[in-house]
Amino acid sequence: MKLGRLNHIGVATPSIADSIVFYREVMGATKIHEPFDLPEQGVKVCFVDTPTDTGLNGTQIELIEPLPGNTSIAGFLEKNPAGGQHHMCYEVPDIHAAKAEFEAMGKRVLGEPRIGAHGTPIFFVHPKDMGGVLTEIMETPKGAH
Ligand SMILES: CC[C@@H](C(=O)O)C(=O)SCCNC(=O)CCNC(=O)[C@H](O)C(C)(C)COP(=O)(O)OP(=O)(O)OC[C@H]1O[C@@H](n2cnc3c(N)ncnc32)[C@H](O)[C@@H]1OP(=O)(O)O
Ligand SMILES: [Co+2]
Repeated sequence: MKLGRLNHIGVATPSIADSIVFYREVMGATKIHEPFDLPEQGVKVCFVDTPTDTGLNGTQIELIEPLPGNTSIAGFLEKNPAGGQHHMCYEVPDIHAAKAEFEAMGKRVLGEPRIGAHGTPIFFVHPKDMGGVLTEIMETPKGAH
């Protein structure tokens, strides 16, 4: 496995609206995307861009709020009512090759690759196999960077 670009850090929140105020007023974020629902993943999502000196896309903060019926984020928020860092997402060139590599190393891949918030396939690797960090792997969008 070759470490890829850190695409985003997932932050679970009980209120994306409140988190937007926090990132704008406390963290000085100037580019906050419009929130949208991703029912297939059971979440509402909002991306906050971090600036770069290069003009290339920087790592994003991915705010995630559970939609009704979601159990994984809702369970996380039960343990962490104010929200908190939930996952880290790295890019790979080939999602199926990456899945095979993690599985060959004995890591628990959580389900099959599915389309994530950037429109490319993603999968998750269990935090207990990843030093305590829930790890998302996503295929780099075509033409990105
Ligand atoms: C927006 C779309 C997409 C994108 O394109 O970017 C996303 O990011 S969607 C993000 C939300 N989706 C997911 O998280 C899917 C993958 N997650 C899961 O399958 C589960 O949440 C889980 C990781 C398997 C956890 O299982 P769950 O049943 O929900 O919770 P438990 O309480 O049983 O947890 C077991 C164990 O793991 C620890 N844990 C749970 N979540 C995390 C976490 N985010 N980071 C680190 N550790 C985590 C939990 O504390 C338990 O440990 P013990 O208490 O020691 O047993
Ligand atoms: Co994510």
